[in-house]
Amino acid sequence: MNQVFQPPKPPYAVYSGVGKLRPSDYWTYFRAMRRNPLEVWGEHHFSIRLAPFRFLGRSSLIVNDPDAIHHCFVTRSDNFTMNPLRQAVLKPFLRDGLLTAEGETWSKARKAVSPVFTPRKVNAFAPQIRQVCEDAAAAFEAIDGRTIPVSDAMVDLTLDVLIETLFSGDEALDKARFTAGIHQLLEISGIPHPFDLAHLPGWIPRIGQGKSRRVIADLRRQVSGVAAQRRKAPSPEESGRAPDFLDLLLGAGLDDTAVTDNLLTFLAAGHETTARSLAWTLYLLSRAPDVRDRLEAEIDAAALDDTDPATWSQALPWTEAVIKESLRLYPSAPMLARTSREWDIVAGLPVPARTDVLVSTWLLHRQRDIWAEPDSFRPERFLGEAGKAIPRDAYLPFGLGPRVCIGARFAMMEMVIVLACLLRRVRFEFDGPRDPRPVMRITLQPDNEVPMRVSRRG
Ligand code: HEM
Repeated sequence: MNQVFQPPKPPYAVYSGVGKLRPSDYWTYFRAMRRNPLEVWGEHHFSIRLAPFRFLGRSSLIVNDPDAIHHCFVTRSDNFTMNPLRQAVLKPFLRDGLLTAEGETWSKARKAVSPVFTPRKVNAFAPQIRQVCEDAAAAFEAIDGRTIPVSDAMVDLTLDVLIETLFSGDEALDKARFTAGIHQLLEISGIPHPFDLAHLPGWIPRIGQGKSRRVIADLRRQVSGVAAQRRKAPSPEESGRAPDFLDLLLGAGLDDTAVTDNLLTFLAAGHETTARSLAWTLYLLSRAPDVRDRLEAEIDAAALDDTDPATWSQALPWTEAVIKESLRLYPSAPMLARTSREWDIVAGLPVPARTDVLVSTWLLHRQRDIWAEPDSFRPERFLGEAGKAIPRDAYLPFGLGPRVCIGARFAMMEMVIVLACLLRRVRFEFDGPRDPRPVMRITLQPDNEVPMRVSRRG
């Protein structure tokens, strides 16, 4: 008999009661927001469709209803613009890159960058991704029997993939210095500053952000240096090499600042999200041996060796369903946040101007009346007729509307290639004293390193 695995959730913050908030409740809320914003949601939030609330004089609306989400993010996307708190966290680093640009600047950038992400261009990255993954699989085989922090290992692997596909091992890039900078940034960023949580204006200096500013400035210098060198170098056609993201952005006619903003944006948007999703997937697989056995059998039977890795998702439907289910349970981009420009009505509810509209994919993906066994790991829900019956806009790991993730195809392809290359050769078994719980930073991270024993498959 199959045992369906239900991974543990974080605890909920305990307030003084239902009704009017007391001063101590503000403190409880504030501390939970700093520690792990997922703790502010109670069990009832998984059942409600709309929840308006006010905090420190600001109106917010939690939207868990697919039609209402469609209204705000698609139909009236012009009225629901980027949320100031999200911008305060991301904009200092990404400036006018695609993720953080707004208005006219964003439309122009999206138009310029879209040709870089056509299916043909994305598929062309598959052999490079495969090479990085085969090297990683060999390195994992070599540490047979050892226990490693898998979350960190996936951060390293996806950073290698991105550095390869962004710069193709360009000698102008000091990879060790660049990698160290990204790691430093991962350690110090992602937690909203208390002043931003309290909605204080951006001109008030945020104490303690000097270090991240220095790291960011150094990363920007490195990336723009590589871009400047590349402008002078022979083009991919002239030198007969496959183009990387840097070539494609230079070819899209962006100026130097926009190239730097967008390369850093691809790194920020595409690195940790993919790494965390892979770590969660490996953890789930190790806790659900039936699912893992079926995935290994699918990969072993698929005779992938001489095939184009861009086609592996079609050859490996179970593997793809496992990734989708992992993104449902642990959406690595756990919050879509917008702010209304003017008064509107959302699902019958009046929404004043300057209201923060919050879609927590953590809540939406576990909505009690949308998903059967919402907290269980059941990849089969994404196969065949069951997959087709999932309501529109109930599953949004890559967002929706005009600002939907431009790298979704790249990310799905990459994750299938990573799992196929690694799990053909090694198995990862959870080996920690306590199962990881999700913590919401900018991404949904495990609260521990996810120790897993690596063993060579026979
Ligand atoms: C598992 C991996 C990934 C997840 C879960 C993910 C998720 C998302 C989500 C939810 C958004 C929309 C954010 C919003 O509406 O506020 C987004 C936007 C974006 N993503 Fe991804 N992403 C992933 C991988 C990637 C990759 C690999 C790249 C690039 C190489 C990328 C580049 C972007 C960019 C540039 C945007 C901004 C698009 C715009 O605003 O026009 N993402 N991503």
